[in-house]
Amino acid sequence: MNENYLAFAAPAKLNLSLHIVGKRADGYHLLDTVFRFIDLADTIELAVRDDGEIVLVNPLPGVPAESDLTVRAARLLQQYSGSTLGVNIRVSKRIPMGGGLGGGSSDAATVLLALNRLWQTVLTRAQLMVLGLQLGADVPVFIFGRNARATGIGEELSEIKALPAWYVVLHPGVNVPTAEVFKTFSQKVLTGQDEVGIMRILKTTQQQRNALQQVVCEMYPAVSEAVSELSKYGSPLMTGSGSCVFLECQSESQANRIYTAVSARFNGFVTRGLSQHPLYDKV
Ligand SMILES: C[C@@](CO)(OP(=O)(O)O)[C@H](O)COP(=O)(O)OP(=O)(O)OC[C@H]1O[C@@H](n2ccc(N)nc2=O)[C@H](O)[C@@H]1O
Ligand SMILES: Nc1ncnc2c1ncn2[C@@H]1O[C@H](COP(=O)(O)OP(=O)(O)O)[C@@H](O)[C@H]1O
Repeated sequence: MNENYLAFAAPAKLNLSLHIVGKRADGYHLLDTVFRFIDLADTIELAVRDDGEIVLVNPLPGVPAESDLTVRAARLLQQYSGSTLGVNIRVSKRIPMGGGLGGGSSDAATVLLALNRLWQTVLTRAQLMVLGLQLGADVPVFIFGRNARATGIGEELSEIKALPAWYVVLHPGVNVPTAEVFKTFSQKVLTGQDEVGIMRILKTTQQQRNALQQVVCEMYPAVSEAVSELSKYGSPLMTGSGSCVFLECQSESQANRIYTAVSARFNGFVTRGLSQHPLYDKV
């Protein structure tokens, strides 16, 4: 067996805005959102095996290996491509889980991108994005590799140019279940079905930069407290379905000053916005 591990980055994302414009008959919500990659990344190490086995060497606490998105991604690519190769996977987690930073989805995308090269399965980026969507609505953008506006459930992507920016990100210490947040949102905000079976959203939510933020703040007071704290310095926003809350800053020094002021009460970090995914052009 080849025990030579190769390391690949899996960056986090922020949703710079998140509007919900409808709900499909299958329960998935139609979004209009802007994704930005940030300079915080998990590391995925991969060592190809010739016996076809897919092995997660260090499962995450609370996540059975078979449910881990890295293992599911490898298995999906193996089934789709018919490759007889396997892989050992090691994951070094830095992205907080359930924080709306897309860590699991990014890990899955990095496994698809990297194994496509290591196993020489030669799928196109577009094919990998279609495969990735089976694992989660957030996966395609990490394969797309550019900061992007996303519609549909997150799979219709168009590149956006993002200006240099720094972000103070606070983690309110809660792990928010995405499905439950969408369900609560639906119950509170959706209107009746239209002629093609798509539920429409009350107009009032369109003025909010993140349509899910109010629901999450009501469910998790710690998120609301993080929003209030950062509101002293500007206009913060929750990312995705939460729980993390961020504030955009013009410079690293401004971001560090604000983080220093709030860090006695909140965990978090300062991070830079990326102009593209670190693996774009590399795998
Ligand atoms: C809300 C967003 C915004 O970027 O991010 P996160 O906060 O999770 O990072 C994403 O749309 C999340 O994408 P992802 O985390 O991949 O979600 P999935 O695993 O596909 O879906 C989990 C569950 O959330 C609900 N869901 C998800 C996406 C969507 N557009 N509509 C939904 O209703 C569904 O109930 C689904 O079963
Ligand atoms: N490799 C992985 N990294 C993180 N979470 C994973 C992974 N594989 C499966 N999961 C599951 O996905 C859930 C959501 O994880 P994550 O992507 O970090 O959050 P979010 O969807 O809020 O951005 C976790 O709570 C965990 O149960």
